[in-house]
Amino acid sequence: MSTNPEAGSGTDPGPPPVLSVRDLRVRIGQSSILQGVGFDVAPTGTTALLGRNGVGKTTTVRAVLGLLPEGGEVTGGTVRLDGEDVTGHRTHTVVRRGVGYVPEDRGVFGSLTVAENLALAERGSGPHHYDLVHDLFPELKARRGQRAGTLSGGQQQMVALARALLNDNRLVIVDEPTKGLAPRVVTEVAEVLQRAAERVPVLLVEQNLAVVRRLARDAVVLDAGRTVHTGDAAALLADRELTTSLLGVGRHERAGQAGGRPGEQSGEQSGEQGQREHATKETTP
Ligand SMILES: Nc1ncnc2c1ncn2[C@@H]1O[C@H](COP(=O)(O)OP(=O)(O)OP(=O)(O)O)[C@@H](O)[C@H]1O
Repeated sequence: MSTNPEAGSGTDPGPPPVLSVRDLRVRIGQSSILQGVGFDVAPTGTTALLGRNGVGKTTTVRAVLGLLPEGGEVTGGTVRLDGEDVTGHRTHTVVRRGVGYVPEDRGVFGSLTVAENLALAERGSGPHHYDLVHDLFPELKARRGQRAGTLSGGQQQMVALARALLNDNRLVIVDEPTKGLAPRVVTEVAEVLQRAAERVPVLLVEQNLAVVRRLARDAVVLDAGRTVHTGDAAALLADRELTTSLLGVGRHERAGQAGGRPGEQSGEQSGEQGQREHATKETTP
């Protein structure tokens, strides 16, 4: 387990990372939001980007994607995709280089059918991997004529992931896919993500540690706009002291004290570790 955020995901150099972020700094308006974010995403499997609410996870992925809000700018550091410097590049350039993005709100068009949602996601002249998408999510083929807005949360997440997998992506970034979902749907989404990660590396922003435990091999933890830990996800989650200090797990704070979002999580908690906390949580995947 690494305590050096700049060291990447472990000591074994292994295959080169698909995404490499170093000392990334972002300002939005007058505020310094990121002050030194660094991590690698391995070319296979799932890397989880973790941290309490408001530490800069979404800002990090949006900076990688050139999607910072108005008044936001990258003020330092580098972002490399397969070794190529894409720091501060515009979104269409980054996307064209093979990055799929599933935003927190999923970005699915509710009034359009499943087939239309997929058709709209087709990038350039292809190839477009309909075979892969239908192989991974046969349900979407069966429901291709159904309006996406009438699908369950889990099915909509399938559409969102399918949109990202349809194109030749080297990396898919998924932001809080289980947020606000009932435990049954969380399980469904975790299965979908697991299937997706067998085909393309995934950078997953996730606060549900049961989902992280199930899916992620590597973990990156941010705190106050900086990387404070990188390493093996299972080892991090097995270390009560670290999860308490880095993620707030196990602290019996009153709702809101940890910057949490009480009431956001629907359904019961699994209590996998017999814990209830607010910023980072355990819900049955
Ligand atoms: N458009 C913006 N203008 C000003 N500040 C912003 C803006 N977007 C985000 N921030 C601030 O940047 C910080 C990091 O936010 P960000 O959404 O990246 O955190 P996060 O770790 O993804 O949190 P969450 O888990 O709540 O989504 C927060 O303090 C937030 O208030």
